[in-house]
Formats: sequence, structure tokens, C-alpha cells
Amino acid sequence: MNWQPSKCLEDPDVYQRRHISEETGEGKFVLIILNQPILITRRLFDNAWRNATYRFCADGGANRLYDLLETDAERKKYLPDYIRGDLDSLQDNVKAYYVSQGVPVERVDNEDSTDFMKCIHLVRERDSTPTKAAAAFSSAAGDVTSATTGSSHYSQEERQINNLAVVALGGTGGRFDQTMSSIHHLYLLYHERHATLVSDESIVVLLGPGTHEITCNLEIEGPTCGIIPIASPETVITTSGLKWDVENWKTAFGTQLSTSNVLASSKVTIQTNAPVVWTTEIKSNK
Ligand SMILES: Nc1ncnc2c1ncn2[C@@H]1O[C@H](COP(=O)(O)OP(=O)(O)OP(=O)(O)O)[C@@H](O)[C@H]1O
Ligand SMILES: Cc1ncc(C[n+]2csc(CCO)c2C)c(N)n1
Repeated sequence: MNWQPSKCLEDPDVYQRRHISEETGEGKFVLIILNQPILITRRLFDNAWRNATYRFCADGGANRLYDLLETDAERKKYLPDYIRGDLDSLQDNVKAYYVSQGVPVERVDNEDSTDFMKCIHLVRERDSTPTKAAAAFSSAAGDVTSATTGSSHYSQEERQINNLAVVALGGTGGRFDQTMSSIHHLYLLYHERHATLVSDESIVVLLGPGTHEITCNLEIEGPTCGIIPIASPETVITTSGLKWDVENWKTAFGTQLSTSNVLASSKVTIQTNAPVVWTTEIKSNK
């Protein structure tokens, strides 16, 4: 499988030219703003915003968008398409502002589902062709805290990637349970659509079993990277393109992990027999 995890942060003209196909919908993504301070540079934020097809705020994520922008004139240029969540974090003034601008603000009360997942349901609603996995998810009564709605019962062959990818801004680096929950969402989405977590310092994707060719944009990401078998027992990986490449290397929590590795090339390959989280650092001067 081919990956370009940082492509959502590229300049919009480059993104449009290289990554978008109007015919297949390839390259289209929903930016979901989570409730964490938006600390990536304004240029990268703007790129992600402009490259996105839809922009949703998960509950208090709307406060973060509002606060990033300094004036109402500026806020008007960055109106999200939707604000959804249990609305326990959305500030009254922020809600009033976005309602006045015609942004749909929807309260969904469900104490088994994170506000991130409530926004993922919205992504499914925007996708014209729900996959088997998505249909099963939508009809499930419970939600993200339950592994029963996970997609492990779908085989690799049944995997069908929907058009709209998800880029979540702010899912890692805050509260540890929320960070782990964000990674859990990558697992939940794995059989359904591409998903990427972007925070001020890191880009995170989940690679399934198989061989992955990853193109890194070294103007945006690096030098450090990591391969982390978060929910896998013993995993065997082989890599190329890294400073510390490994061959048929067993990795697991409690034995050995490849963290603080370094990109030696913009082309990285990772072969793995079990899911691993791939993460690169966002360059601090960008
Ligand atoms: N401290 C945090 N660290 C990392 N991510 C967070 C944090 N707080 C919230 N998020 C993310 O932002 C989303 C929206 O957050 P929200 O404003 O609803 O806060 P919350 O009520 O604590 O979250 P939830 O209701 O989903 O548990 C959450 O679903 C989660 O993905
Ligand atoms: C086993 C279990 N653990 C935690 C929660 C709590 N929880 C998970 S998601 C969520 C919504 C937050 O807006 C809440 C309260 C639960 N329901 N079930």
C-alpha cells in the first residue's frame, strides 16, 4: 500500500495537482478539529483547512478554531461545515457566533461514543457509498468504547476504502486516555477509510499487515519517526529508508520498540505481519 501521511499539509496548489482526482474522489478528506489547542503553524493549518473538502468541529474543537482566529472578519473566512458533539465543552459565545453564521450545531447525547466518533458518523453520512463496515457501524447501538463494533471481522479482502479520508487535528499529545482513544479510532476506521492524526508535533497513521511504501515530505516531516505495535502482540517488521533499518525484527511492548528512529530517505518501506502505528515528527520550523 502507498502512503503520503503528510500530504494533507502540503500547499493547496500542490495538493490539488498531485493528490485530488475529481473522477474517483481520491484525495478528498474531512478535517475534524478536536478539542486541543491548535499549535501547528498557521501555514500548515491553512493548508489542511484549504485542502479539506469538509471541516467539522468535534464539540470544544470549535472553541479552538474560534480562538485561533482573532477577529470575526477572519472567523467568517473559516466557518466549519458542522459542529457536533454532546456540547458539554462548546462555549456559549462560540456556539452563538457559529449559529449566527448558519453553521449547523448538533447536540448528540451518547455517553458511549466520543465526540470524535460522533463526527466520524457525520463523515459516513457525507459519503455516498457506505461500505459494509460503515453500514455495520451505523446500525450498531453501542459505539467506540466497545470492541464489538470494531472491524476485525472484516478480512483484508473485504476492505473497501471509502472516498472521504479523515484527518483529525489535535488527537494526540493532550490527555493520555484521549490520545489512546484517538489511536483506537485509527483502528476502528482501518477497514473503512484512511485516517490520519495530526497534532502540533506528530503525524500518526495505522499500517495494517502487509508491505507499505511511504513517501515522506521532508519539508514538512522528520527527522524522527517511530514504528509502534500498539495493539499487536509480537510483531515482525522489516524496513528500508530509515537510519536504523531492521530486518525480520521482533517488536512488542516489553521487549523492543523502534522509537526515535530517523528518516534517511523520503521513501520508506515497512513490511509488517501485524498492525503498527507509523509516526513522524512535524518539522518545528514549518
Ligand atoms: N485533553 C485532550 N487530549 C486529546 N484529545 C482530546 C482532549 N480533549 C478532547 N479531545 C478530543 O477532542 C474531541 C472533542 O472533545 P470535547 O470537547 O468533547 O471534550 P470531551 O468532552 O473531554 O471529549 P469526549 O466527550 O469525546 O470524551 C474528543 O472526542 C477527543 O477526540
Ligand atoms: C466502559 C465505558 N467506559 C467509559 C465510558 C465513558 N465514556 C466513553 S465515551 C464517553 C462520551 C464522552 O463524551 C463517555 C462518557 C463508557 N460509556 N463506557
